[in-house]
Amino acid sequence: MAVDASVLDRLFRVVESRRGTDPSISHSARLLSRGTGKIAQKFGEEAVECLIEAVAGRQHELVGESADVLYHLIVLWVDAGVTPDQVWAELERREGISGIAEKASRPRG
Ligand SMILES: N=c1c2ncn([C@@H]3O[C@H](COP(=O)(O)OP(=O)(O)OP(=O)(O)O)[C@@H](O)[C@H]3O)c2ncn1[C@@H]1O[C@H](COP(=O)(O)O)[C@@H](O)[C@H]1O
Repeated sequence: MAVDASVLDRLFRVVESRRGTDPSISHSARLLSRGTGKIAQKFGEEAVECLIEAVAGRQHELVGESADVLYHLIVLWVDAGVTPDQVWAELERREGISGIAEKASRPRG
């Protein structure tokens, strides 16, 4: 089954709709009510769990941890007022630009 990036757009809308709702029934509402520092901490923890699974070569666990990272990144975007469209636009702007060429074109400081 193919799944495209629209699942992230839908998840963003759900998380956004949870802002200010009852934290006892929504994990997103609970996290958003705890503030930017806590949200950033949770994102960092999930990212570390993700890289541990990658380094250990545990593919199945890496899939689950990757989903956790994406969910917590979306909570971070909602908290910061960033929309998925802004991120998709930045990715599109970079399409076709090699990372090696981009780095070589940076002014030397
Ligand atoms: N994708 C997710 C998702 N991934 C992970 N999690 C939750 O993230 C939590 C992570 O657990 P942790 O113990 O690490 O975090 P914590 O409970 O904050 O622990 P502490 O920091 O307090 O120690 C778990 O409760 C997971 O269920 C998610 N919760 C929600 N979603 C999506 O968000 C939608 C809205 O969820 P609610 O906001 O809960 O309605 C859901 O329908 C899902 O699509």
